[in-house]
Amino acid sequence: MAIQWFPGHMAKARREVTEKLKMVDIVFELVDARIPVSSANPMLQEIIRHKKRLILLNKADMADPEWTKQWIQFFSEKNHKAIAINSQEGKGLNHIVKSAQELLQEERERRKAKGIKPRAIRAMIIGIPNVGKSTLINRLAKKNIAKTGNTPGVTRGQQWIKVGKDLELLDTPGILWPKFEHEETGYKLALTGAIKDSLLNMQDIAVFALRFLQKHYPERLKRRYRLDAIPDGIVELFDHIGKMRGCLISGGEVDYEKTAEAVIMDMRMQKLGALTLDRPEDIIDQDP
Ligand SMILES: Nc1nc2c(ncn2[C@@H]2O[C@H](COP(=O)(O)OP(=O)(O)OP(=O)(O)O)[C@@H](O)[C@H]2O)c(=O)[nH]1
Repeated sequence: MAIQWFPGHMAKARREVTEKLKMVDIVFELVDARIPVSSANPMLQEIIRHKKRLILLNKADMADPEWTKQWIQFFSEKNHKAIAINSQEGKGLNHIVKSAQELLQEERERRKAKGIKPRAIRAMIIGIPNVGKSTLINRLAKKNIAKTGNTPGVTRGQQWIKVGKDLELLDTPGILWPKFEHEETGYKLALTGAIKDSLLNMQDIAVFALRFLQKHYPERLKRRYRLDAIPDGIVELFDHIGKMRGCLISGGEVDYEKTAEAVIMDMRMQKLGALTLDRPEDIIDQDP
């Protein structure tokens, strides 16, 4: 799905999410494990107010496992529960219900004390485009989609998915947009495939990617592009990669646009391995 950057769309999405939120006990915030903060929606906290939130670091298979651990720790220090999942292969999904139950423990006990019969937890998934919402819903749904029109407090016609006996999930996710305040966030969103290429300059994205690799994964950069040493200048690096990959214009000069595309594709296709682009130490003014 293409992101459309119109205030009208954003306001509508916000309204829809706010409306659906009334029906659930907890929000499953789906983020990309490679960019747990850049793929989060800045309005979410404000919209969900006092609702409980479980952060799901999806696509964990594509993220650096060491940094995924650090991110879980980082969120925990901020009093947020986060778990790593891979919706495509269904990994980690069995922890979702347990984590939700833990987060809602107090409410559940309060109800029990009042003599209210326990019921399944109601949840909805919220996330930015392409983060894997449908994949997760389909994984959890299997064949358990149930139409509930007559459950008290549940909007008529809304589809709920029964996940075991303890969880009911709204079948339509809430889509919210990523923040786009920092240039870096845009590059990271582009590199993980969350936004359309045409929104950004490919060479800028590739420069960001190469600089990032040079700083955080120099050995992988060298291995992928057969470099003995990483040149200081970005033009030299482009020249080397362009020649190696045959990204040339007639006359034999390096085609920088094609080279940029090759680097971006390599990152997306995991040719440089599983990597994490957001680092807790980079998060200064963004409160997750
Ligand atoms: N490697 C990997 N890919 C995943 C995972 N989850 C989803 N994907 C892929 O990510 C892409 C987007 O997934 P969707 O489920 O369509 O994402 P969405 O959030 O519903 O997207 P919108 O409909 O645009 O809002 C698809 O190609 C999925 O196969 C995962 O855990 N690991």
